[in-house]
Amino acid sequence: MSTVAGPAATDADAPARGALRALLPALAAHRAMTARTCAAALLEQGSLVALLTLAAHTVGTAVIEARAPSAAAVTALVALVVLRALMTWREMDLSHDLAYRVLAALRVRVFDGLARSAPARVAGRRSGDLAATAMADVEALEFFYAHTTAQLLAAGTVFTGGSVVLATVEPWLPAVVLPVAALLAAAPFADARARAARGGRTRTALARLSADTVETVDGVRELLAFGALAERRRTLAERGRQVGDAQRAEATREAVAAAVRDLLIVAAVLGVVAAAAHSVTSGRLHGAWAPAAMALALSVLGPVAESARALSQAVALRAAASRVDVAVKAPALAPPPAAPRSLPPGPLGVRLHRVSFDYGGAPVLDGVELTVPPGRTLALVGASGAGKSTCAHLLARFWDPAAGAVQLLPADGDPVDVREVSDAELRRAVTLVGQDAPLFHGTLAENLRLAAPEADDKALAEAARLCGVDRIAPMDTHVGERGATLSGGQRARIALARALLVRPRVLVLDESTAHLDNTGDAQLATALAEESRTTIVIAHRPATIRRADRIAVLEDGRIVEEGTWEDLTGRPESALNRILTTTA
Ligand SMILES: Nc1ncnc2c1ncn2[C@@H]1O[C@H](COP(=O)(O)OP(=O)(O)OP(=O)(O)O)[C@@H](O)[C@H]1O
Repeated sequence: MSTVAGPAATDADAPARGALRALLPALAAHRAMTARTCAAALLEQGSLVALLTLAAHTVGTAVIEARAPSAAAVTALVALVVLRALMTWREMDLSHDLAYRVLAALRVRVFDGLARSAPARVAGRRSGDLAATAMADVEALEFFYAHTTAQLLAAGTVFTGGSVVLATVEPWLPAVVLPVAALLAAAPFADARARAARGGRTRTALARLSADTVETVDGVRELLAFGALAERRRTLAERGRQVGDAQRAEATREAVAAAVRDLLIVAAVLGVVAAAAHSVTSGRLHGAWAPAAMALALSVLGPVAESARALSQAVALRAAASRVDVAVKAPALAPPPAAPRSLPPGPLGVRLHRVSFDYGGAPVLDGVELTVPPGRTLALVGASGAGKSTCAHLLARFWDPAAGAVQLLPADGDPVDVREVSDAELRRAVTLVGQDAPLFHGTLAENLRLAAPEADDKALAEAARLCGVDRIAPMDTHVGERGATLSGGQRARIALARALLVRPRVLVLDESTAHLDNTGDAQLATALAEESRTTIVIAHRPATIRRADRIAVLEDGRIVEEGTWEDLTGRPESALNRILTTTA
């Protein structure tokens, strides 16, 4: 029996009804191109209708009246063939160009949404799932932008125009064609909910396959080490099967819908033939015009049938549209201030003032009170899971506390709440180096410049020298994806050098030197020490903790003791001693 959860119905499977409509405003930025695409679609569809009608009329006249086609008719036919060919190319070219431009902008908006809501959103979802939204879901919408909007408008116009002409020739013909067109147009909406839900199941299954694949690639070494690759292979095979099942369910229903559309067209052909025959025998329509009238009646139905097929497919994309819409409209977790305050120059201390925080469950921080004066170093110590990294993330304003305030303390002047500072100014003032600060595909120099693109070669060389990066490899060395070609300690040195390039006034080091040996840790501490910089070090290693001016111990969501190394280790019953003993 399979242990892999299948693509059961979820919220994503029941996408919002207006999800496709929400995609339309993206076209507003490309109004001229949208108009050109509509015009090309109109000419493409209109030229085919005119071509078929004229060809049928030419043949009808030749057969019934036994006369050769006029030079004007032949010229017009050739011109229509050329126009149709040109417009087919032009319409495809324009509609795809338009779609790719819209998708390129949409991808940026999805990433903007992720950035706005990161890291909570990223932490709460699997990276493969996010990648599926950013890539596969956006990609799927190509069909909507390239094959539905302009074509639907053109089909409506061509059908209306053709019906008006038909009505003047023989009112019975539009009376046959109109109900068929109405049924064709209504068909995609008849089971829109079920169709959207089937599309949703496919998107969910694809996202799960993507999430599992990304996780497998990321963790392939651990899977190998634990001999868990075979099980993982089974999981991926099961995920693939679920995608196949979901896609097959869609294809089966689409085949039924296509058969219904064909039946309607056949009924229309029979109806049109019967109506035309009746009109000719009753003397209302000249025999030579009958083929042209029938060709016109049936050819205006062609774009309607094609639009119905496109609409069916588009409805199935509602889930993709929903997922993209949610990503694009993701709210900012740390909203920018309405009227940002400037930070005064000079050293900055930090203060967590009665800070409480939770991730949606039990409180992680419960009234934390902590002050680090400008230029001092504080070691934040606590058991695993005590909330140290959470404090670091609040300082970097990845999110805001539920209660209390995170403040920056100028040497002179009032404290400044980080919520009042613009994002750009806060990033320049406070730099966080995380536990596993990732490196990016590129050279050593590119990775260092990530934080300060404007840094000159001298500053780069100085930061590299201070952190021992110059001893790792030349600056133009490629580090591989996520710094795969480097050791953990080397990656840590690069992450620290990158932070130093920003010249932050507050530096938060969250287990940043844990991968280094004791000598490396001590060397880096000396390199990082700068009188005017305030440093908060989160560490488990006694030697690292000891170097700090003061130590604060976090326990049960509060600071339970604070003092110097000598103070705290001098008391046998201190929380610090307890932690050092348990982690030794
Ligand atoms: N994104 C998140 N969503 C939900 N819970 C989280 C999240 N991040 C952390 N937590 C929880 O919050 C608590 C504090 O985590 P935090 O990472 O701050 O601890 P820590 O003291 O830094 O631990 P460690 O020393 O092991 O790094 C833990 O119970 C953890 O499970």
